Amino acid sequence: MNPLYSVTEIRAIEQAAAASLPAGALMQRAGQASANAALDLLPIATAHAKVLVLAGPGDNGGDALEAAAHLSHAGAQVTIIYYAPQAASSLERANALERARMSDARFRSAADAEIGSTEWNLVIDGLFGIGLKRPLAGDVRELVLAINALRCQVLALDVPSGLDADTGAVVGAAGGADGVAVHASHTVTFIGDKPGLHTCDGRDYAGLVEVARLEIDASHFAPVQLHLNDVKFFSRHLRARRQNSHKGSYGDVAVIGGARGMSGAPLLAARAALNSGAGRVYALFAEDPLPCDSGQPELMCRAADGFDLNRATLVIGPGLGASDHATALLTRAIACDSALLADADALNLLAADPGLQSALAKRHAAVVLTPHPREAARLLGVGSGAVQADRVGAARSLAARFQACVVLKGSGTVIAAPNGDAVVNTTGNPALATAGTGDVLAGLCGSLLAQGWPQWEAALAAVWLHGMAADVLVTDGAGPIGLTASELIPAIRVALNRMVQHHSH
Ligand SMILES: NC(=O)C1=CN([C@@H]2O[C@H](COP(=O)(O)OP(=O)(O)OC[C@H]3O[C@@H](n4cnc5c(N)ncnc54)[C@H](OP(=O)(O)O)[C@@H]3O)[C@@H](O)[C@H]2O)[C@H](O)CC1
Ligand SMILES: [K+]
Repeated sequence: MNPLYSVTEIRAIEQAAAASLPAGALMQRAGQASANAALDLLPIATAHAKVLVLAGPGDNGGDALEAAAHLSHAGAQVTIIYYAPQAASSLERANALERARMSDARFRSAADAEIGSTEWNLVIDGLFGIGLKRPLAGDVRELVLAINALRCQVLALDVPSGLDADTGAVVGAAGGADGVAVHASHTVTFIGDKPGLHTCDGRDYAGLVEVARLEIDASHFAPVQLHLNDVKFFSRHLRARRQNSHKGSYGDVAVIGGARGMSGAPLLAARAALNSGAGRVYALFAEDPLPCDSGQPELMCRAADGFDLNRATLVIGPGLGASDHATALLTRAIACDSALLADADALNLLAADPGLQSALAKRHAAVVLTPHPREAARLLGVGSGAVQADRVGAARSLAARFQACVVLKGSGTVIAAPNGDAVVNTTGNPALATAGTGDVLAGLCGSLLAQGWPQWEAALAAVWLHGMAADVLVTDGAGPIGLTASELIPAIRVALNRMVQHHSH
């Protein structure tokens, strides 16, 4: 089910597979897979197709040279820019170079290839793959900038050059700030999928990803703890409702937040919880409780003080503020036996209070934390850059430290479990980068917990649905610019019901 492999794991599979294959077999297979992926992107009449192939000094370049030869034999007009400061340093690379030279492909320097003045049908990026070791600099940086200025499709081989295959960060001297990477519209990645293609900058640079296993035997693929999110992971909880049921069958959620002047956040979370199927939802205010939410009168608005927190699944944090009263409420919430989701201000209070941290880690009932990178950074005591530089690692360390399920939000949200299992989410888009969407996610996840979903599946499904709802709204033209968190709520309800209908017979 959609495993994601680290560079180290890929190297091990590569080595094991190559041991029982003729020298160069994997490179030739990668070249063939690259050519096939390229042909899928070219006009039917390849004879008039203009393809620019960038070949680097290593095996990624070898793959590109093999692909160039295949495409030339398929009739495409192929131009190769071979960026190899020194001669091909392995037999398989030399053979790939020879095959390219024997074809009708033309070798050109970057200066003579007329990059900006040719109507290319496709550029193939075979500069660097998993062997990237440092930021792109000098003339290869200039070459990548020239490629990124083109309007045609770009097929990256294995990894867009300049992107870290493990973390999805653009490799740059100052944490990616000045790094460059190839903006690919498509990536064909070899042997196994890689987390860096789906999180951090990965989704922006890799485009549509396909995996070419290179016919490597399944026995070489050790089980991994990192996967792409998939409905299959939680579909068994998508159950149709029994006729003989009542609101008590679907659990109670209590959203705790709403410090003075911040009553919108808990209402968004509470509305999301109600519209995702919780039987009863309370909006508990730290201060000045609203008498009622006129936009959703079904919600029961109360003062947080005096409410028995053991009687509902808790979602604490939306608009909670940082007062001593807020800390007292968080302390009570951690001490009770209900399932608990902590978001937003609750995470900041947690970051500042080691006593609360150890109390949280000792909890027996379910705990889900939903930090964005800055909140995660505070909890880890590092900068946001360090979190973004290794999102999977950051989510895993928080999950282990707090013995909780952690949802590290952002492009390619990462969900991590205390045992090291982690999932990179595939749905969602920049429409979610607007106020209140985090509150909606917290309410949605709390609602699934209240309805009896285990914490792991509740987090996977909530993140998936939250992103899917945004994707559907953007497809309908309601975003990404200007989509509001409130609009997500009915869209989540539709997506959830559609999934239940599809999976429950
Ligand atoms: N090995 C196999 O069986 C297969 C490999 N596959 C393909 O191979 C690449 C990985 O190949 P590798 O040679 O390890 O690394 P790269 O091709 O990614 O990098 C090549 C060399 O580039 C130099 N380098 C690294 N970063 C930079 C940079 N920023 N600027 C300039 N040069 C750079 C580096 O050499 P140095 O000595 O200069 O450091 C690298 O050695 C993999 O991605 C696949 O495409 C296929 O899976 C087929 C089977
Ligand atoms: K590449």
